[in-house]
Amino acid sequence: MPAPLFKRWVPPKQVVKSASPVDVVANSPNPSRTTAESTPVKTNLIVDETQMEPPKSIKKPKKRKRSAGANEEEEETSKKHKAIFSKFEKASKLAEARSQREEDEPTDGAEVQEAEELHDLQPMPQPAPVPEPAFEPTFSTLPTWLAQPVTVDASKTLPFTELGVDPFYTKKLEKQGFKEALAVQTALLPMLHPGFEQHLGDICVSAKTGSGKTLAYLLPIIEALKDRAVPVLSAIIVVPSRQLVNQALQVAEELCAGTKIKVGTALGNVAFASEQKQLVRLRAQYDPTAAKELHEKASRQLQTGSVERGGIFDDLKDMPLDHVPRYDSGVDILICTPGRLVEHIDNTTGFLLNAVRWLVIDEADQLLNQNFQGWATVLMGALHGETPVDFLSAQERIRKREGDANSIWSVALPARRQLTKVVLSATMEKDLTKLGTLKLKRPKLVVIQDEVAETQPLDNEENVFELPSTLDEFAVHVGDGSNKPLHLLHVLLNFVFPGIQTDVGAKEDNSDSDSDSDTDSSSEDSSDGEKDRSVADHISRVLIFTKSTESASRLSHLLAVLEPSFKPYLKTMTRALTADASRKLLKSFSTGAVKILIASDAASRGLDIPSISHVINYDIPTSITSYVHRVGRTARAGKQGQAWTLFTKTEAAWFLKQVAKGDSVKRQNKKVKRMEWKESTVTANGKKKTYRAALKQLESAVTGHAEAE
Ligand SMILES: Nc1ncnc2c1ncn2[C@@H]1O[C@H](COP(=O)(O)OP(=O)(O)OP(=O)(O)O)[C@@H](O)[C@H]1O
Repeated sequence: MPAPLFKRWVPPKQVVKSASPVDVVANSPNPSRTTAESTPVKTNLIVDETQMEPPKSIKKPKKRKRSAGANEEEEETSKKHKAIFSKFEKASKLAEARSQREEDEPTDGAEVQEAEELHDLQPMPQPAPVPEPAFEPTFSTLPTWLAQPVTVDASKTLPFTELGVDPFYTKKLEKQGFKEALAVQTALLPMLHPGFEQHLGDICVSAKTGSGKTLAYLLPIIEALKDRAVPVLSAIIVVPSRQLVNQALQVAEELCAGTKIKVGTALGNVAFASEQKQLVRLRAQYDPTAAKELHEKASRQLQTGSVERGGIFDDLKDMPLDHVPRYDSGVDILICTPGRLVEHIDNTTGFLLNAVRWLVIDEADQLLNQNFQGWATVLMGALHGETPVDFLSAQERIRKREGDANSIWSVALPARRQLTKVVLSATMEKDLTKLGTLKLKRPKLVVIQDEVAETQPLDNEENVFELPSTLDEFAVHVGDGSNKPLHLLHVLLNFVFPGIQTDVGAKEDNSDSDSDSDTDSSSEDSSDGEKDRSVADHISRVLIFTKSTESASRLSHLLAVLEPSFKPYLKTMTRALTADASRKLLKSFSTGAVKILIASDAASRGLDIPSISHVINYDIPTSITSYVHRVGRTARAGKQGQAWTLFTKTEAAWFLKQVAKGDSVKRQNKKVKRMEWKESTVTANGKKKTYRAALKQLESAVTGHAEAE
């Protein structure tokens, strides 16, 4: 029943003359509630003080005689009160009648339920949720050029002739076996060639490993410089390692053969002074006015003591009368590592970048992440900064003077150089802070991907990397990793060089009482009859990655002991190798004289050996990017390849979740295949014993070495 609107005031009927709590019959506000009236309710009655008898000790006030006027006043007051009371009683009766009516009125079910719910502890009924439309961002935190790249189908190929490539070069390419331009080349060549499709701005390229990026940027540059007679530094190609400098140099030299284009390198493999001589040629130019100015400047600097050692004033000393030093470039194209480039910018007098028309940054994500010596900032300063007047050619001086004076003659001068930056990687990151250091102008991002139709969300800032479609991936759980070399051996013997005549355990088969080696000998034993091939008979070539060059050396030693037939074909690429030695090693690996190459991550980027059939991650890579580059050493330019990864119990979660099943790595309808075999399989046939012996040998070799030191 709903509560009455207000509590009715009832005038006191009876006064109980007692100071202590007493039992009283409660006065019900509702006369109809007989039960309440008849039930005595024990309550503490607070008695009206005015109606209580005063204590005897307190004197009663003396009664005053009432006057006739006072009586009249009292009567009037009592009349007023009565009127108020009667009005009040009427209103109370009306309210009661109304509430009674409401009670008696029939109500439908819904109302009853509602009333019930109001008095219950059940949650209040809520309105049905309004369906929210799926969030489709209409904005992006990325700039348009990054959020909406130009996508090119990875399977798109075109004859080089259709791309406007000069027949001089198409013939060369055909000789190398390159019949058609690969997707990245079909996209980049028109953008870099002069013509309608040329992009007058900078270009970022994201294309899979082994997709032909090197030729894509070198060919248009070399074509444009074809008729060059006198070298002018026109293109700088920055790559992260010496090996990659040599690799790009090889491609460039093949293309430049038969032209006067000069390709130079700066990678620190020769003395700095001889590199300087290769890059900059000093000559004396007869120019009495310039010579006078320069001598005056030199004497002023001598007075203030601010003459630079090895600078232009040093060269001035050796000049004949009225001659000034002039610096010509020794190369048209410079391929270099960033560190050495910075050294030349800082220390090579006359090494000027004011004529550079192409700046290529290959493996850009790695270079920008490592930004050693602040190379990008130094390079941008040299590229975009003003060239000191003393180093300008006569033509450049006129242009500068006319330009400064805003002369009409400046329009008659040759146009300013157009600088184009080409930034490439297989794992291009959409990191604006890093890309910002390159000061890109009107940039365009070109993405070569398998499924062009698959549009990425507008605000997708995640970096997604694609693997070659010709790559097959395998993963092997190696328990706690204590027998990892034996697992590797198992992969090599069964999947890379299957059926070879193994040396291991043959002599010890029966004598070996090792508990680990007496079970499950299924895999190798079953193929014993077919073991008639040697490593040399196989065309397979395997690149094994370890976490460091030290572990590469250790593994190399262990493998040679575990499987002696591998020894003549097994080599390690360490940091200790000179540039020449590592070039020779890579050559023998590509010819097949070496079949197993063990290396650290240093070899994971850009290395192009088309004949690598297998990559094995002996030590798990430290990032998804590293995985993509490591496995990208195989399955290059449309060839088949396999990538194997050995992972331990502790590495399983990261590898399986992030690499094998994560969204950051795109595989075309392919999955990483889990390969499983028992631990006893890899330790069988005395291999465990041989492994222990190999470990002991390694230990004594290391200790001996340490003692010798
Ligand atoms: N048009 C072509 N046809 C056939 N093969 C080609 C063509 N262009 C390049 N190649 C070959 O493709 C292979 C990979 O090229 P390249 O080294 O330039 O790849 P990449 O994209 O730079 O790879 P990575 O990102 O791993 O450095 C090379 O062996 C190269 O000779």
